[in-house]
Amino acid sequence: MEELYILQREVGRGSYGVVFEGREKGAQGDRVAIKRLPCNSPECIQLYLQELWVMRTTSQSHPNVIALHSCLVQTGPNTLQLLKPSRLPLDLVESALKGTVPPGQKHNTKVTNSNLSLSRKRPVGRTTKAVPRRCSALWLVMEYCEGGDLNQYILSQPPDEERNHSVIKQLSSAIAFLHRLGIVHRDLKPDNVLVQLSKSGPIIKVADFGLSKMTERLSEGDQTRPAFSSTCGSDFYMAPEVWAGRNYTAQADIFSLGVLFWAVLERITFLEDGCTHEQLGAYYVRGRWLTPLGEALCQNPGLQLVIPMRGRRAPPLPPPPAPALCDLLLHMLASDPDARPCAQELEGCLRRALRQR
Ligand SMILES: Nc1ncnc2c1ncn2[C@@H]1O[C@H](COP(=O)(O)OP(=O)(O)OP(=O)(O)O)[C@@H](O)[C@H]1O
Repeated sequence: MEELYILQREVGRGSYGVVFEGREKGAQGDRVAIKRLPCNSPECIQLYLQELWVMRTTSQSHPNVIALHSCLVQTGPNTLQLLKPSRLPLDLVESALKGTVPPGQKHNTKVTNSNLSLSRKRPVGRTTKAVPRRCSALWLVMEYCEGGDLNQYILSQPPDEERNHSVIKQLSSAIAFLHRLGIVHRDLKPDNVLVQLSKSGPIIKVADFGLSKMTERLSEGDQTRPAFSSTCGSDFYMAPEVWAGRNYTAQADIFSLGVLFWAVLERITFLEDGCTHEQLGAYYVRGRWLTPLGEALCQNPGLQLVIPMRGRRAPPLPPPPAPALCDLLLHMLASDPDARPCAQELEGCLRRALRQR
């Protein structure tokens, strides 16, 4: 058995899997995050394959997109195989296509302190070729983000305008990169933005590509071509065209980014039903109710958003964004997707708006 990684502790759980902090084996072993995704339904397998595909495509080529180090396939209670970078586990692809669960799902490893190491069995002779792969879980090994997600990071410290500007610049650069590659994230929200801490400030990492889609590479102007129809995303960040159930394009990401930017710049938060921690996200106030911006604009495309936000919010608050930034936010949050800047334009617009402070 060759030990590859040491699992150290659980750092979080998502709807699908568990994430651990770990280390690469060896004296200088880098800190890594290891996400275990149990393959127990064709729907979730499809999401994992999408996530894996996108992470491989972007792998380590943009500082603000989470980097995948490797992927391991669990084929037995204690058996893991390193997946070659160009390969997908065929039984999982088949399962996603056929809508059936692959056999071999019974051995879901319960991770305890006694088996906190990820080893792979070396392939033995020629026999490995004949043994069919039965994948019960995928283990994604990626860079570790000690700053937590954007909610935890921003809301745990006093407002800081410089830091907020750095965060939104990095986010816009990440989305321009993804859209250039033809990747539309479709679930941009603070939980899916992770933070690494460095001496020079936060390094933002766009993560969680389970809902993302790959299209042909998008050049400028291509953003208007309707590409998707399935409603997906998270209520408070979803664009009006997604709320309306219309076909939509990569411009839906720009809307989500607009909600996120506005919330970061003005420290706007809300509490979702059943949740105990506040989340960054802008909204529209209707009486006593907070309505997601996309929903409000879907019902009334002529709605005039007021930026900076009026109304009392709990201090400490950052200074209101400069007029040029407010204009840019209004453009990003336009009801008409074609009226929003595309990701490539956004980077330039943001640089100019930040210069005009
Ligand atoms: N690379 C990482 N470094 C550090 N922590 C991480 C990393 N990836 C995920 N986490 C933490 O692990 C937790 C679960 O992450 P995961 O991506 O599985 O789920 P999620 O995004 O919270 O949920 P969902 O998939 O339901 O949207 C999150 O709280 C996240 O902060």
